[in-house]
Amino acid sequence: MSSPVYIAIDTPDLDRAQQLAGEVRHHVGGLKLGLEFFCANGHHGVLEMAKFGLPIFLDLKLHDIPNTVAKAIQSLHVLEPAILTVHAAGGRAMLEEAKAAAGSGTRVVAVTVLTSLDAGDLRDIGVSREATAQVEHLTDLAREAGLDGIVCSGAEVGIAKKRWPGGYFVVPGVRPAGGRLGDQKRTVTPRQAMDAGASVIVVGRPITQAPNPDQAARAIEATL
Ligand SMILES: O=c1ccn([C@@H]2O[C@H](COP(=O)(O)O)[C@@H](O)[C@H]2O)c(=O)[nH]1
Repeated sequence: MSSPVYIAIDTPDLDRAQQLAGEVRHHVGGLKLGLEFFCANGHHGVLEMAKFGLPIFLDLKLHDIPNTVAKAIQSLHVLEPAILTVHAAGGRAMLEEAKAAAGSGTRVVAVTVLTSLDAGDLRDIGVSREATAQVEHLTDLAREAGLDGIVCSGAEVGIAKKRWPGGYFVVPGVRPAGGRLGDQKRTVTPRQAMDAGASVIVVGRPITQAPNPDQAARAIEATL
């Protein structure tokens, strides 16, 4: 069975991205490429990374008017991503059009509340609900809009899964016990995320900034 760990390859440097993927390829289930990588390397970079033979998760967090998001997703068809993110806050029509525009092999998942935000940050952007209540609300919206799943923190995935048993749950912001949090605010361990119902977990810096990324990926795998 393939690993539920997707490595977040957050670098603009294609050589470094290929080096990392080469090191950890036998101990991760997929490669997550985000804005930093895509802005620097575009389609070419994604196609190069696809040569590792692992599923590609394009974490572009699209958020615009429905027509623009749909056209952007059509432009990504050639890359055949296994997973693609959009922001749930783009609204129902945007989510519906995003799903309709995606290829049949692509899971479209909606980012609910970024794992770097806490209750104070939510208040700053005009959201008075706690993170958990906001995730619940946006989980319902994503399900109703026909998406495949959501992105949320490990603190909410259990409750989100109860609302949507058939959903696909992507959990970033995971940290091995005692690991450095960086800018992440709602974190759990990889094991806690899986026990709570994550379909896949996303791990970036705990692997990519480790002195030995393959060893770090193996150590995480061993806890699952
Ligand atoms: O809510 C979210 C959505 C996406 N991410 C992405 O996951 C990785 C996490 O990297 P770490 O180094 O393990 O913190 C990163 O690519 C984010 O863009 C997220 O963290 N939270």
